[in-house]
Amino acid sequence: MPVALCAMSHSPLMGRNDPDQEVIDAVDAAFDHARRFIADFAPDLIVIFAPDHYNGVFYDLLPPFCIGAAAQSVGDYGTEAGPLDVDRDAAHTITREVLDSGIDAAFSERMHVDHGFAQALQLLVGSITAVPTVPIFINSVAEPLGPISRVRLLGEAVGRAANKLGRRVLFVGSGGLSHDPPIPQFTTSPEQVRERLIDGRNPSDAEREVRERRVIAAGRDFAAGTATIQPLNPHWDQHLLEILASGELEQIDTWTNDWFVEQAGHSSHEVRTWIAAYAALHANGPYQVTSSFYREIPEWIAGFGITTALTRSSNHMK
Ligand SMILES: O=C(O)CCc1cccc(O)c1O
Ligand SMILES: [Fe+2]
Repeated sequence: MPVALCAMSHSPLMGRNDPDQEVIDAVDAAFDHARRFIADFAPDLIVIFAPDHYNGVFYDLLPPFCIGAAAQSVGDYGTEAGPLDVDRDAAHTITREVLDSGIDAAFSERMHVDHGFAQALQLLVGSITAVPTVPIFINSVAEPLGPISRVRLLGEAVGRAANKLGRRVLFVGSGGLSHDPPIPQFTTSPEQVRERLIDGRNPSDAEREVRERRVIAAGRDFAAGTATIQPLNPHWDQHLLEILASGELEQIDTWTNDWFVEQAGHSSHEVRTWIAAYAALHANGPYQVTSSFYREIPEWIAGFGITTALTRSSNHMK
């Protein structure tokens, strides 16, 4: 069965701290294209790789990866809240293949997810329940992180599992590219922030509001050139997009986590979700990137990319 991919940046600052209309129009056109690509492909299952931003996964128990057989969206930044339409059988099949491959992913019967999952699903297919989904969390913010090669191997195992399912599977990666939004880090945070990073589920509306306003203000300052956060790195972003398009994903195995941060900011680890999605596609055969959009958008604190890809065999089978 054919498989396809859409990898995209997310940013909850979209619609809250907007760039020039010309940029918004270009992004809208790229999303329109991605939505048409997905509608043409007509997936009957979405496997989405996304990070969490201390809304669903915390330091009380922090897995590098987690596959959800059921999942709840927390509804941060006004994203859709409530249960995702998770395909439990597909989640079990994928988890078995991943574990059999020697990748020790965690497994959840009630995974809590945030805008990393919800915004992507809403933008690409309209809602968190539009298409049966298997959500796969990839830790991309909470250090320590394992080597990037493990992310590629996770993606490959998921890709093999998808192949066995015999369904029209769309792999989605949500996050990145270069960016450094003000997400607290455990080692440099004061005690009460640490407590929230350890066990911060179900914040009050007021607590959530304070956090979100801080990030929105950072976006404003960043666009005005007065923020202290790390600059975007469009050269690094383009380089990564070229490697992903080449299919030579092992090249990324040599990149250290420190180098990701130096080059492209702490949240550049979110490109783990793209690497996993591309590796999953790659496990189904040689592929071709069919569209690639990129803009640096400081207002959204994002090197903002949207790419679509198909395996070559999917191209014929359409
Ligand atoms: O509030 C947060 O925790 C971070 C929000 C956020 C902002 C810009 C780009 C992102 O990828 C992102 O997730
Ligand atoms: Fe993010």
